[in-house]
Amino acid sequence: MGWDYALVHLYYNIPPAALLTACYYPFCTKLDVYKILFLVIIAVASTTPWDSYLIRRRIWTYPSDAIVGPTLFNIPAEEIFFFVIQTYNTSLLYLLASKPTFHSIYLRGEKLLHDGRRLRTWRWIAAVFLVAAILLGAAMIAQNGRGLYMGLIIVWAGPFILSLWMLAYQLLINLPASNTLFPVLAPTLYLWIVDTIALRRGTWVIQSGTKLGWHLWDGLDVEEAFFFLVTNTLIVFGLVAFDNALAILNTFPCHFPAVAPLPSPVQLVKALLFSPSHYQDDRILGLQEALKRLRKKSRSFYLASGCFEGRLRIDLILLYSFCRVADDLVDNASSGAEARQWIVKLTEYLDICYAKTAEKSTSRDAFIRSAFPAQAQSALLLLPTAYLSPTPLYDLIRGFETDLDFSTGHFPIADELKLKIYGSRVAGTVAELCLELAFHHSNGQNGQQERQEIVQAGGRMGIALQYVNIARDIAVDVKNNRVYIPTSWLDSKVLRPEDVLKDPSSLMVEALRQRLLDEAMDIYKEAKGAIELLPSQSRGPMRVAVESYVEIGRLLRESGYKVKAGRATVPKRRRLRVAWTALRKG
Ligand SMILES: CC(C)=CCC/C(C)=C/CC/C(C)=C/CC/C(C)=C/[C@@H]1[C@@H](COP(=O)(O)OP(=O)(O)O)[C@]1(C)CC/C=C(\C)CC/C=C(\C)CCC=C(C)C
Repeated sequence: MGWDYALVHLYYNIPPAALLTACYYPFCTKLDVYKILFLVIIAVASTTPWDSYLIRRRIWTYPSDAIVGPTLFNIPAEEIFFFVIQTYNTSLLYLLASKPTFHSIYLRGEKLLHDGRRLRTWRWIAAVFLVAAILLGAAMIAQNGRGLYMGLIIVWAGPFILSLWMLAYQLLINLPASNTLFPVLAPTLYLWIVDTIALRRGTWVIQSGTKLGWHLWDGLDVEEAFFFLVTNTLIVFGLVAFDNALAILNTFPCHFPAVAPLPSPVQLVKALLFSPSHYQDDRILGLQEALKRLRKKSRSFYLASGCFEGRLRIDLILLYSFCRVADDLVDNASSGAEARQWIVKLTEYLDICYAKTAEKSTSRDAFIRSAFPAQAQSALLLLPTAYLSPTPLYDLIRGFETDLDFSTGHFPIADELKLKIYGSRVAGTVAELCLELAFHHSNGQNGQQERQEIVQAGGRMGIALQYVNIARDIAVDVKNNRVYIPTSWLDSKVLRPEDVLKDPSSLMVEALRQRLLDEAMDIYKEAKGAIELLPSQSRGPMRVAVESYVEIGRLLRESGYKVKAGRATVPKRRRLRVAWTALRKG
């Protein structure tokens, strides 16, 4: 009996596990735990018979003074623990690296011709290569000589890798390298170093007659190096396949109407076997456009969107895209008359969406295509109006009408009440819509009364965020001849809106900015408690959405903040810290 192998875990495998757990635990969801457990069970179940065979054939051995003693099918307990901890560590690294990834946009249907064809070509090239490798591995085993250990690794891992590749090739090819290569290579390199130390110490020994005798570097047999590369590849391929299945289930509600929060292995496999010829390419393209819009226009909500999961995340991104497109159509119009036309068209669009006629979907699509510019169409086509109520959407459009008043040379925000009404229309409504989506995707965890209370608090939170938005954008709004600071507040400083237009950075305007922020913070503090009543899966992410926007307000109260395109911006690290802290509170 000895402690050598156990100490390898204590010194080299447990510390990274602890570090990764500490980094990831605020982001960790039930689905993540399910994924890790799933992978750990498969890893232990698939490796145990193979490893047991290797030990019984004495291809590798463990000196009795290096292990504690208990074994399972001849495998030391420490080795079983290694299967678990390696899977755990690599999985956590993958989950951390892929947290912001929106997997739906990496799917490709067969109508996306060029991309689809490229992917299918690579799928078959890699498949032929893998089959050839497996045959070579079988030949090495048959020779029963120096290639035996390498052959056994290839023949054991090859079929798993081949199957996962055939099922999840789309994401494996399309995902960024930070989601695939990085979580394979980083732990592989680390384990190569640990393995070199263990082999040099004699914690485990590889028989010389069944290995090639080649070394990657002094003390590291090529088989060992290959083993760690292959096992990390298996773990990451397994996780990508899981995410690929989830993306298919979540992206196409018309093919998969109900998806369990923790889909069964059968449902996951069915999704992976679902033919790409049935994918809705327009939806995939629309989601790509929506995400691009979100990433470009709002750092705060982009970050927050990564904390939501599944269909709620998809719908929030689509909602953002609709709000952004509608706001931009009105804001970027070349004249007041054109802006008014967009408001009429947006209202007509809502009329059609909420009309109670059977042929509404065809007339809606035809109307969108004829009335709106090409780049705005997908946002309107994909808005999930089936489960969003019309009132907040109509109110949002009414809120944009207030902005039009500025084009008449009039300053519509006469007093604080007008500001509140404006905030409620352009942002309180957005909060209500976000909350409707959260309720819709959470299987009725809140009663009717509680929902109403949450929506009211959400409406107030929307107003608080709008105040932050106005406080941030005083100088930007001035460029469009807009002053949202209530005229009554300006009166108290003996200022007129025209004075703000002339000098938006005067000390008096700065004082009013701080007053607006004070109001925002008061409303925020009063409303934020309601977030804790939300369904569990949206509570933390909603906190992130709110906190990352409120952080802009906190930044505006400090001196020397960074300004980009005339707007104060929260540095990336600080935004990440805010998100991490907001999630940890849950
Ligand atoms: C996570 C995620 C993807 C969320 C999506 C949120 C969403 C749908 C936002 C829509 C934003 C938008 C473009 C609205 C049009 C009107 C407008 C401009 C509103 C202002 C937003 C600022 O967005 P952005 O920075 O992109 O715009 P500018 O570049 O400044 O033009 C607003 C400040 C409103 C934002 C308000 C909310 C998102 C509501 C937040 C409240 C909740 C989520 C409810 C919290 C719950 C409780 C119970 C308190």
